[in-house]
Amino acid sequence: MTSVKIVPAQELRRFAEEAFRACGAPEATARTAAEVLCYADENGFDTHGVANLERIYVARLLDGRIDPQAEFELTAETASIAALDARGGLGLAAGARAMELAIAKAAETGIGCVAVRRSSHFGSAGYYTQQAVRRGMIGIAMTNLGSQAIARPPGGSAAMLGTNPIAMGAPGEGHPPFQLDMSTTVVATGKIKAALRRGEPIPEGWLVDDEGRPVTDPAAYEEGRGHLQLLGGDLATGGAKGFGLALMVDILCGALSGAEMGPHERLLSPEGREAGAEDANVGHFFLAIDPARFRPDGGFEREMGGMLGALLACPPAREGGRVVYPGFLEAARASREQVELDAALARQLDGLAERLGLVPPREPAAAERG
Ligand SMILES: NC(=O)c1ccc[n+]([C@@H]2O[C@H](COP(=O)([O-])OP(=O)(O)OC[C@H]3O[C@@H](n4cnc5c(N)ncnc54)[C@H](O)[C@@H]3O)[C@@H](O)[C@H]2O)c1
Ligand SMILES: O=C(O)C[C@H](O)C(=O)O
Repeated sequence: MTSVKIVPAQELRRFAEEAFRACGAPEATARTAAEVLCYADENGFDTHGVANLERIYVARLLDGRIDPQAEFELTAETASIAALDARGGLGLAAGARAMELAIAKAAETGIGCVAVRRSSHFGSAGYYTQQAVRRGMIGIAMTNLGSQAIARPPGGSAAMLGTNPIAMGAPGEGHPPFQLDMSTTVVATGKIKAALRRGEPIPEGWLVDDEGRPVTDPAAYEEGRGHLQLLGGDLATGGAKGFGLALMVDILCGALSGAEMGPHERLLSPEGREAGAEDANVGHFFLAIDPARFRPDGGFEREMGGMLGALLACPPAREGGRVVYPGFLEAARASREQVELDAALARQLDGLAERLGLVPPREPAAAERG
């Protein structure tokens, strides 16, 4: 990434919060949404941070597809589970609220599980798992994207699933937490869009055409000539496992909550795809587990710490290399508290600031002057 603008993390959050407010979100909702969105930039998941502010959130808040003032409603609740209806509101805020609820239930009973329906794009799944990790708990978070159909089942010629991400976080003594945060497709769409912006081909294995042949032209994705591959790709290379994981996400986020599910027969025809508006009635799934209830002697964190330390000590295959585990690099980045915006993104945010009448994200010296 060519870095042309470095902004303090706080300044980026200030801008995002003001943008959500300018689109009608109440103060608390805007603050939470900005924090969740910018978590992605602060942790190196730049495909899911402010790069989506205008394209996904501002666009849908302003055209009515997302209701900035939606009041979330609990539709079922026991000591350890809850179902939340986000009533068409911001997934970024609904997700944070749902995980808070799961954590509160886990603090009481050892486990808390919350399924959410009628939500919208919730950004990086890892934000929610670190909510649990900060309280010493294990967190799991997933989302589907309603009836989005951009990934093909291995061996099929039609796209029927979304990028269905899964995140899991767990604390470990003496080391940054384990934080797995991944789409169940080989890549998230943001990486294809970035290659298109840079005018570069994409590697074989990301997209295939209707006959399953590799596609390396990133434009093919938006033009409907390339379907995303699920993790593992073809059946011969383990594709059934990525397929199964993506379906697991649809089952827990869709069928369990009452949200839309990707795999749907009507998606097999262009008219059917048109009728099933993607990214409407998005579902999420959150789980918080308190390890202290299983092992009151602190054994979980101790053994996690031992495992993470052992992995870091693994001798590298190549000189100068290093083995790290999911979450390690993000923790190192987050402590820098500064975010790098590439030229195209900085320009995009300047344009959005002008459109909404806001001060764009400022570089450190200007931000300090206020
Ligand atoms: N809201 C949505 O609908 C949606 C859909 C898809 C993806 N996403 C989000 O997109 C973001 C990016 O997803 P992605 O699949 O492109 O992630 P990615 O490929 O960048 O990273 C996936 C995982 O690999 C780990 N990792 C990366 N380099 C590593 C290394 N050298 N050693 C060990 N582990 C390493 C990361 O810690 C991460 O847990 C995530 O935050 C995800 O939640 C959201
Ligand atoms: O961008 C999308 O529509 C889906 C998801 O957030 C992704 O990047 O794959």
